Amino acid sequence: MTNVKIVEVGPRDGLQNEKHTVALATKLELIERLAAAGLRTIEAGAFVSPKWVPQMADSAQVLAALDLNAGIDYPVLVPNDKGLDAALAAGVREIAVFGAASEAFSQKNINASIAESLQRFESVMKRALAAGIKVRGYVSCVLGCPYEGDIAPYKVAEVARALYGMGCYEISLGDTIGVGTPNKVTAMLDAVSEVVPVARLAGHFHDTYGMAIANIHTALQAGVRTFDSSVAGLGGCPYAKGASGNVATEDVVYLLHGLGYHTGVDLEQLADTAWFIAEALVREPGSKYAKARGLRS
Ligand SMILES: CC(C)(COP(=O)([O-])OP(=O)([O-])OC[C@H]1O[C@@H](n2cnc3c(N)ncnc32)[C@H](O)[C@@H]1OP(=O)([O-])[O-])[C@@H](O)C(=O)NCCC(=O)NCCSC(=O)C[C@@](C)(O)CC(=O)[O-]
Repeated sequence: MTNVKIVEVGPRDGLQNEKHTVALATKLELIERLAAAGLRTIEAGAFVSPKWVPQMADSAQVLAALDLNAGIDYPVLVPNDKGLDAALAAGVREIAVFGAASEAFSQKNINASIAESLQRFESVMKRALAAGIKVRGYVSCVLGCPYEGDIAPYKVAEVARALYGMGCYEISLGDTIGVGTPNKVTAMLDAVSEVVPVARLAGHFHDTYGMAIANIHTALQAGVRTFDSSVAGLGGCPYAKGASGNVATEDVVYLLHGLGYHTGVDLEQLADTAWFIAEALVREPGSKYAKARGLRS
């Protein structure tokens, strides 16, 4: 059976966009449960400005409580050298820099143009790689932007090529506001895979219009074998009213197992975890799978 890698981003991308800020102990129990369910890459936090994203302000405490030698990767987001200093002090082994294919989104998200952001990342990456830290690169707004609308595939390819050229081992392509549809996914992947090998690409789909599973299926057919997702479909997007979170990990695992792929994830334990975090956030899980299965104690 072919393997598909899942990068669980619920504790970071999910929780950064939830209305309720969860307690440190709840975050840690969430991460522990995700690891017990078989997830081997769990994005654990972000060393960004706490004024911009208060939900990630406890990232150093999260990292301090995790066993970083347990065979699980716990990447964190880093936007600049200051963030890298904090990540190095926390002992992280992997970071992710995050850029965008849209100028307007780049300004709103990290207060920098695309060119300025790439300059910042170059400095971060040189230091990180010299310290033996793996670096992943995100490109946001690959299928549309809340400010600029449609984004041309060549713009995504330009940013992806720059990040890959700096030494990112993988480029995660983010449909940040979940507006993509399968034909757009194909056109975007056609352009990006001309400059970055498809084996080095990951799909990161939000599910605002219910298209994420269809888009993942399309990306699988194009050869992508790594996908980001959030347990319980946690999250939203502060820049797009009504936007929902990442595609739910349970729904992705259900799709992948149904197609005969191996993920290493125990779907029942994952669904229990979805209910655990949904209850902590006083809401239902955002996944079809967890809702259809129901809460089991
Ligand atoms: C990048 C900055 C910091 C620029 O923000 P800025 O205001 O331009 O930064 P600055 O360098 O002028 O510094 C201003 C203040 O921030 C502090 N500061 C500066 N850097 C840091 C840092 N690393 N950690 C902690 N503090 C920091 C700095 O020390 C100073 O503090 P003050 O003197 O005012 O007290 C800011 O815009 C920021 O933190 N943005 C992060 C936004 C963010 O996290 N967005 C969500 C993640 S991206 C995403 O979710 C998309 C993704 C990845 O999932 C894929 C997809 O779906 O598309």
